Amino acid sequence: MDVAVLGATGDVGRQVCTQLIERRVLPRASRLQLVGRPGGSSGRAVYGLREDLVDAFDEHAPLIDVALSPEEVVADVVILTAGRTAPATTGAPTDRAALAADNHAVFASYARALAEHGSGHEVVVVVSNPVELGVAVMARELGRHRVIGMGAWLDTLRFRREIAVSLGLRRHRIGGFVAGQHGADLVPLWSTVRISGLDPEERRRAVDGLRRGRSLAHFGDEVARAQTELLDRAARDVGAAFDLIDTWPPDVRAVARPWMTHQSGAKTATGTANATVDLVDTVLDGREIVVAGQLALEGEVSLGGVPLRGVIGAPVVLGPEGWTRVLLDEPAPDELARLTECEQHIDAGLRPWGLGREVPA
Ligand SMILES: NC(=O)c1ccc[n+]([C@@H]2O[C@H](COP(=O)([O-])OP(=O)(O)OC[C@H]3O[C@@H](n4cnc5c(N)ncnc54)[C@H](O)[C@@H]3O)[C@@H](O)[C@H]2O)c1
Repeated sequence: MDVAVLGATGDVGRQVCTQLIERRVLPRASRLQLVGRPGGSSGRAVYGLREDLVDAFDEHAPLIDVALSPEEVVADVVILTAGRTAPATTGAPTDRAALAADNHAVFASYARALAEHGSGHEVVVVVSNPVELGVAVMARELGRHRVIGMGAWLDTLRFRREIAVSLGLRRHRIGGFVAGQHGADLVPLWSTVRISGLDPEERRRAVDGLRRGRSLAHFGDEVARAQTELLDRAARDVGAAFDLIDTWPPDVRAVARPWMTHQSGAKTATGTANATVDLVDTVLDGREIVVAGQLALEGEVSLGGVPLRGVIGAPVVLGPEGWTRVLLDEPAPDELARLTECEQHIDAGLRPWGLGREVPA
């Protein structure tokens, strides 16, 4: 099985390549295609990146080659990490509309080329932001089931980790999913949380304790307040900003910690690549596994009786041919309300590109 990484020399792309090899997700006989763009600095750096990867992993590296145009991309799994990111400096705004304006052309160029020159079977994992726009653009050209955004899986891993930290456990003992929009508009599905070793009553008590009597009714305000407080604190002392995050409940931490990590200048490339490689591993593995991802839906699930048509993050079964079953059957009332709001935000972001739900595809 072959994998192509679009934007391979970027911070996330490079980490994805490294982890694909280091975690032995790609066997020696497979091929890793590093994709840059001609004329840009990545068009030169992809050649150097290939040498660096072989230098590090010669014993078990797959075949590594280079491509410099969308038409040359050939792979079973295509990972989209190309495009601009929000500035990684304290106080810099995360303007999703501006990011969309810059990255739409990148998404569209690869979507068109894959539709025209691809095998018709590639599975595309979208990492670049806005991940919902990337999914919508790719899904329109390639078919919905072959395209998954990894933001909801990354948010899910972050949510599980924060719950684990609060309970003094390791992350692998926590189940549960995050849905909605990637980033500050995520929807923590507390109703799906499972803690290994606890029966339902013990779990209910543990979750109630973690939630501190809050529902999701004011979650958006809590996140906005958290970001304001962090900016204020980080202007004086970034370490103190991270200490402040530790005092908040797990769902707020799941948004605030990566946000502050990006703002600190460190960015979140390692965690992002880890979640991405998880999804690639699942696709290449041949089995069907429940993950979470941004999906272009056409009424597979309903929110409050209204069939959902549009892109949203949700728990889903992922396998070798892409995603199949969406598992968003019985959200709690506060989850349903936030999912509905979030779905409207995503739709508003897609409308300028003719990808909103009132425009026939
Ligand atoms: N979904 C998530 O959870 C998540 C998390 C972190 C970052 N991201 C997103 O991933 C993307 C990459 O982030 P990064 O930190 O690696 O950015 P980066 O600036 O370090 O790298 C982006 C790379 O894309 C390349 N590029 C741009 N246009 C290209 C094109 N047409 N073809 C090939 N390469 C092209 C650039 O040369 C650069 O090497 C951003 O959109 C960022 O917002 C998503």
